Amino acid sequence: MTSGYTKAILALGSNLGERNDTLSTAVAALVDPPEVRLLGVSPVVQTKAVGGPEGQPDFLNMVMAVETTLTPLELLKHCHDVEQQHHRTREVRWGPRTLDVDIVVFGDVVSDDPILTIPHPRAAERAFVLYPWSLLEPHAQLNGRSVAELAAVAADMPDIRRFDGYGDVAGVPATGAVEQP
Ligand SMILES: Nc1ncnc2c1ncn2[C@@H]1O[C@H](COP(=O)(O)OP(=O)(O)OP(=O)(O)O)[C@@H](O)[C@H]1O
Ligand SMILES: Nc1nc2c(c(=O)[nH]1)N=C(CO)CN2
Repeated sequence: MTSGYTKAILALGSNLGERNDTLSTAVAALVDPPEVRLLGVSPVVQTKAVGGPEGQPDFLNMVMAVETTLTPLELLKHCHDVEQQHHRTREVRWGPRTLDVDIVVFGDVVSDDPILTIPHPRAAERAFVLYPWSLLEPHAQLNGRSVAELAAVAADMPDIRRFDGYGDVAGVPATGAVEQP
């Protein structure tokens, strides 16, 4: 890591609209400012919605590692700005969304501020965060525990699939990869 830069892990999710395009453009927007540099991205996984209203479309989830000279609150504002570029609305808690960007960890910062709680208070029980993170960084730790081991015991782990794209056999989308309106 370069002096003055702090490494952070961001978790991205989308379950409305063109989910994969949204993640692609969000990654680009998140590292667009010179203050944020890309270190790596995880594979994209397809996940069942955890919490919120019944019958939501499946999510695409991924994590990315960045290094930044922004403060944690500046990075949160930047994440919210990128969500807004994708017309993110907040109507129902854990409801469907075009784009969600959460800060999972920020260096070794620990904060219990409700505006920005770090590490993210629910990340350690969410396979939709832990599993892609473990694919990007197999030896990562969260709260002193192996991210891969936390993923393995998370309740939503059995519902996670590696995203297999949209398929291009005779233009027919692959099973489970059909875009939701
Ligand atoms: N680590 C964090 N990352 C992102 N937002 C956070 C974090 N800690 C606290 N927040 C606050 O949570 C608020 C609600 O965020 P958001 O609407 O994205 O919640 P959510 O994604 O529906 O649910 P969850 O917080 O369980 O992921 C944000 O406005 C932000 O101030
Ligand atoms: N599968 C999945 N479920 C969720 C997600 C998400 O990104 N993926 N985000 C939530 C709130 O951040 C609540 N539930």
